[in-house]
Amino acid sequence: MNNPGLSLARENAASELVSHCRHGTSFFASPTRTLLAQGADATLHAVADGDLSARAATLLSAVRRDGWTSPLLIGAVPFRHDGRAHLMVPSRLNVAAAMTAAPDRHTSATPSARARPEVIRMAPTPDGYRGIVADAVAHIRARRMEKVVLSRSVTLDADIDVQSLVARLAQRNPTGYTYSIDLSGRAGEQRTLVGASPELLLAKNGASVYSNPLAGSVPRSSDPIEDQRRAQGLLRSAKDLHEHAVVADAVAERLRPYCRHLEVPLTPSVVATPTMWHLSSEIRGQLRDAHIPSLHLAMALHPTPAVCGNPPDSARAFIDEAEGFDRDLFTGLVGWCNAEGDGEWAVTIRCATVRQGEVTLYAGAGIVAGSDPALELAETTAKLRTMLGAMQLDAVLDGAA
Ligand SMILES: C=C(O[C@@H]1C=C(C(=O)O)C=C[C@H]1O)C(=O)O
Repeated sequence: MNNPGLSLARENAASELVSHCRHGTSFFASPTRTLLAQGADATLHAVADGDLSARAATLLSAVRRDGWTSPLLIGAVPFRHDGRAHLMVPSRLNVAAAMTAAPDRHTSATPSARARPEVIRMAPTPDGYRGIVADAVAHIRARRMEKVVLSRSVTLDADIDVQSLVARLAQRNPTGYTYSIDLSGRAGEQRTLVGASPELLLAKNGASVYSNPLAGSVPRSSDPIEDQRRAQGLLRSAKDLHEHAVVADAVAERLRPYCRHLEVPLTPSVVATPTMWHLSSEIRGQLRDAHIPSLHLAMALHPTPAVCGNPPDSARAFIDEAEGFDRDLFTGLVGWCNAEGDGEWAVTIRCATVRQGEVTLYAGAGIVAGSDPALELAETTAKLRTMLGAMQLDAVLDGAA
């Protein structure tokens, strides 16, 4: 038996899948495919440690023995290795081709939020964030670490419609990874993790692996000349090139033992999202063992210094002490894998957790010796605009951060 509800790629079917997104479903759109998952035949809420991939493989082969020829696991893995993953084998799975940027009839839905939602919590506050960045810079200059990624969360009392939000994110970010993961049962309430990540932790197809770390960022400008000036400035910024090299080097070093061939660009290129410019490295390899699961490789990379820092233990300890909120799934990984070990895992950034009457958004920025606290705060605010814009709440932080 094939997965019930599995339909093969069909032109324009992707936007149809988006129209079925809501609390209780999970969705993942990548540059190669669009997935819509409904129900859960099996769940894996195990600790996100070194055994997670083996547990996932055991679950997938058990489901296969039950008669599914091509089962798939979809969901999210937290930032911390002692946090719990939220992965599931869906009872219905629909697959379509990649989304296109074409106008989507489903995005003209009514505004996704109440007219005037308010900020009900910021952790840390904008002042607090500048303070922890300044502390981190002092630690880095004292050579106690090289880089740390510091983030903040903003909670609004908004009632967000998941379907409209996912539709706008997918339409605005066609080259990225748009996701919506049903977290029901996690805290006994209906909760959905929704986001549009520009960053690929790892994709595996047979013996080929691909990783696309991003680090070193600057907000876009609405003035095209200024926008180009910022992109060119980023490519020449010694501080950002260093911030990026720490990440690209770590990804290459952790992937190399698994590969018989690995291509790492000598210098990064620049990529754009609707809100940000990022330095980007496209790292491609051929695996020694084509059967090694994508989740195993992704967990070997996670967390990269794009979301944690270097050395990892010092950075993690600083984050635990300084940020003052639980990142949970933010800065973890989100995606899918199948019983053959293929899969796509994006970095869980540019995201929010949506529940009835409340939404929490997250954003972080890499801190190195040359970081300026005010600019890092501005960078996190610009990153928050990916979600705020898609919620049609662009102005909610004006005057607040
Ligand atoms: C942590 C985030 O982004 C990460 C940090 C970046 C940076 O510091 O330049 C860039 C991309 C991501 O790897 C986020 O968007 O919240």
